[in-house]
Amino acid sequence: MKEIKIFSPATVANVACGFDVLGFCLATIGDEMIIRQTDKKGIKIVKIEGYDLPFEVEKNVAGVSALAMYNDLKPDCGFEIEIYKKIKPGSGIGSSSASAAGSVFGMNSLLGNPLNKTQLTNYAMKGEALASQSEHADNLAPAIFGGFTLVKSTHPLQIIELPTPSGLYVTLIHPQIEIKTSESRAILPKDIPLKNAITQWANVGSLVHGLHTSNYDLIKDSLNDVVIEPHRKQLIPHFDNIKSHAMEAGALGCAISGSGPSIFVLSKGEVVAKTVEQALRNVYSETGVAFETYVSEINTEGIKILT
Ligand SMILES: Nc1ncnc2c1ncn2[C@@H]1O[C@H](COP(=O)(O)OP(=O)(O)O)[C@@H](O)[C@H]1O
Ligand SMILES: N[C@@H](CCOP(=O)(O)O)C(=O)O
Repeated sequence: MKEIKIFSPATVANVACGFDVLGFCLATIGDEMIIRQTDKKGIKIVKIEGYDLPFEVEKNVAGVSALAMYNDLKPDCGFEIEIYKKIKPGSGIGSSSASAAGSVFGMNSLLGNPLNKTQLTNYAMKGEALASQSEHADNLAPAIFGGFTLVKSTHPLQIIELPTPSGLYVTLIHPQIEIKTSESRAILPKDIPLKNAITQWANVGSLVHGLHTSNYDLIKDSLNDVVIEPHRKQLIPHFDNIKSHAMEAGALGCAISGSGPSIFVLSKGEVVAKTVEQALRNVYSETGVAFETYVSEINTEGIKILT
């Protein structure tokens, strides 16, 4: 029966000021998955390479999202899923989201695309909820739509696609520790001071305007998080040091990627992004923290079929 191979990208959620609403898609990091149509009904995860993840459909985010869609559509076939995981779980660049999005995207393609991208995101949210214990879509929306996205609401799900200014590059540094999204959410306060809320929503509005107008000064001025970062940065080795070196190297902004521990930096142009990469490498090399770095363009296409 038919099968397809897909690339399911890593994503950066929050984008500093937009906790649970903003995200963007990465070009160079992502998982591969094979989704196969079978005569035998049901969903089965038949192969996982790269990381040790559960094969049980109900325990793997790819299986949970696939099952939610399968139970609603009731197709006259089944599906097998193979996951070639490149994005380390718990790294803060949407590992669970890539799997949750990949299975529903692949099944939809094999069925002739009966669902639109928002409907796919809705099913993928069921899988994401298993990993993070909350139905947030700020990784899923950029993975499925590509580029920058804003989640206007989750119930009902409304996603707004934002423009990507040309020449915007991302530098990522990933200290080799695991932070589970559920744990990183559990440490956040339930209430925030009004003063901080005002600063934060002013930043979200001006960042969105900066993206629309390719106004790099405004983008730089808006990439600040006064609500979440003060609580989460304690979990990330040498966060303040990394941030100050990134800004000294010419970055537009530097913040925690998703729930961490990865840190992302946005820069104008590849040359600055690579200078930033070297500056960040120096910080962790001097302090003995094991790490990986990446430089990537923004992926405006999102999840895609390879073969
Ligand atoms: N297919 C999958 N891909 C990644 N993580 C998965 C998958 N299925 C289940 N998980 C679980 O989800 C958790 C990782 O998700 P999360 O903490 O949100 O990190 P990330 O930011 O990398 O998505 C881990 O406990 C992992 O075992
Ligand atoms: N908005 C969420 C995003 C989590 O992203 P992840 O890549 O760490 O899964 C949060 O900040 O909790």
